[in-house]
Amino acid sequence: MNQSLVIALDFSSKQEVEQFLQPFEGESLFLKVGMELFYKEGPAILAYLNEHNHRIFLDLKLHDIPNTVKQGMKSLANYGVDMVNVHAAGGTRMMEAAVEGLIAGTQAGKQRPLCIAVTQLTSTSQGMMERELLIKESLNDVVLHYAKQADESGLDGVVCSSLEVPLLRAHLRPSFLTVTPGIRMAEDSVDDQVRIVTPQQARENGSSAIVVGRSITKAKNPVLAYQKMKQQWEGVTV
Ligand SMILES: O=c1ccn([C@@H]2O[C@H](COP(=O)(O)O)[C@@H](O)[C@H]2O)c(=O)[nH]1
Repeated sequence: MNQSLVIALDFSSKQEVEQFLQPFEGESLFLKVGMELFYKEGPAILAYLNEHNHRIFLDLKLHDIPNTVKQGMKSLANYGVDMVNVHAAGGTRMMEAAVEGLIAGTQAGKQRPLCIAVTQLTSTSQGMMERELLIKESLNDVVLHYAKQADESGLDGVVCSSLEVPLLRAHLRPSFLTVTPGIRMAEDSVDDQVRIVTPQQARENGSSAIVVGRSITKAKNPVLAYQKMKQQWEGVTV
């Protein structure tokens, strides 16, 4: 997982995914399947990506009462994905239940998928959090609080902005995963993201993995965009 670049497959059909992956033929990638693709194509899309030897982050962000999340995770554990997630705002009992469900649903002798918790979405600003969510603490404090609760609940890490990673590194065990979307090259459009960094900043901040969608998927040359991102993320000088 460490130093992975995860490509967000935010497409509406398997056909679009096939078209996108075609020029990467033969390369094993770490791919994120989110709501748009999974709700359209269902588990078949995961089987397809598995057949092509890709690693999968299934980003469905479960957030419900503990029993419902537990049973949902029990089903997701069967899909051969590497990582799943929940919203930390569901609370510690819900996060514990997520891990229980994954363990219950994983076949004997196999490793359960990693489970991480979304702290605050990277599209959330301090102002929006205060006005709309009525959370008055600083974004850093909220992210740290949720991350500590995720750790205490037996999760493997969190989703946060890389901006918060140095703070989390100072307070949590070194193996605790920080998976960070909101990644843009300096010249890229920000879109709906708020807490963004470049791949180089993410590396310097100590992110475990970066998640990149539109900067690659909407690029004129996605393979080139991926390679540039990867080089900056890995600190390769060209
Ligand atoms: O806080 C979060 C949690 C998840 N995401 C997801 O990551 C990608 C980012 O896509 P971009 O096109 O690079 O903005 C997308 O699938 C989100 O659902 C996030 O951005 N922030």
